[in-house]
Amino acid sequence: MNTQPEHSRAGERSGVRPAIQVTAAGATAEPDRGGHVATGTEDENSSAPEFLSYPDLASRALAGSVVAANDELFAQRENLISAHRPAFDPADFGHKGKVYDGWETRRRRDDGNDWAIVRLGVPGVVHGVVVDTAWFRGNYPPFISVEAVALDGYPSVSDLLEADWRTLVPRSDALGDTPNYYAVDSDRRWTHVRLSIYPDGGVARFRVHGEAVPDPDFLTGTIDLAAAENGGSLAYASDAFYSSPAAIILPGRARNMGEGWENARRRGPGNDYAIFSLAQRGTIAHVEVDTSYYVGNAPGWVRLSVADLAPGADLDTSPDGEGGQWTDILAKVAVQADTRHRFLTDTSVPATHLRLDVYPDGGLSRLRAWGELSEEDLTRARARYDETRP
Ligand SMILES: NC(=O)NC(NC(N)=O)C(=O)[O-]
Repeated sequence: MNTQPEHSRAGERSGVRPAIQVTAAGATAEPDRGGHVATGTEDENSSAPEFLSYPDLASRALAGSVVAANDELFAQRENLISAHRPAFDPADFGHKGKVYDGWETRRRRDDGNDWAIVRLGVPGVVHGVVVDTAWFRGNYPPFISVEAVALDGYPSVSDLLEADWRTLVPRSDALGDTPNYYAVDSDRRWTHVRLSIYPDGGVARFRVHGEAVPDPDFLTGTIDLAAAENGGSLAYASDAFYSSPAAIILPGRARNMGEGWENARRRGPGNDYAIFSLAQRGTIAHVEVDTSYYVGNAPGWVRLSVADLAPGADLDTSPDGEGGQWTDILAKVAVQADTRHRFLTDTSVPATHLRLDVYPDGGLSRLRAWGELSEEDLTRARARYDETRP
């Protein structure tokens, strides 16, 4: 089975903004334009909605989990949040029927409906959800709805079942074998999301795209300012042909090349680069540039620079970055293949954005930007957390 996270518009060669982040969903059997991942119906879709630019807060890759479902006879609920694209083997049958890479309930013989509850890996403001029914053709749910709740700590399933759920997506139509997109208009921060299907059926993936708003009590001391779990996100990528740079700020280490950022071989002038919006404004003291698993396709050199932008200011995404926004914190330096590098930064300046240049192209499995928030920036993070409280 392909295990490449669905974090990219695989196949895009030129500037990707906003880049599809931790996820995109959907699947067909054909190889995609990008090559080594199963193709996605969702990310092949040129009319894909803007909210896909936000990270998938439900993804297993960001530590989400499916904490409960009322039924999962045909296919296990945990498949809903797998990072990789849904697979399908027409010959694969098990003791209970056709094997699907998704969540599938039995045929109902009453008037009820089925549901599954997802704990988001990071609490956040949800801007849209994807209910991807890839491969579910005669057994998809014709209607869905989505609700959310915000609970402190680590609630049990019974706590969740008794909680006061708020509607994010009212009961709406869904189609089979396709990513179904639903924009969400909410400025509150949620910890859990419930997908209801009517009356029953199968869903391959459930993606919950939004702005991570982590607890600021854990943004103290030295933290990874780029990390998605702290609220970092991809702002721009020059090339996400095989996979998106959004992957390199995910938690933990990559387990193979498919879990990092891989661009196409550059045949023209210039170099590839990615720009990240930092979790919070902060000062980076040292960085980790991990080329693990990139053996024949690591960059020859990398360079890191930062920008300190006021809220709402335009980000310079130009290839040369010579608009005066960027300050080098790591001058162009040679890197080795399949190596976890650590570098002290040359300059300590407050930053809201981090730019990674790779020369001339090449992949990385992880990028870490260790630094600290000033008291003032921490106060701002606390204010954001408070203002999004449901
Ligand atoms: N061919 C099927 O998919 N049938 C059934 N589902 C599974 N998983 O076997 C069904 O009733 O939906």
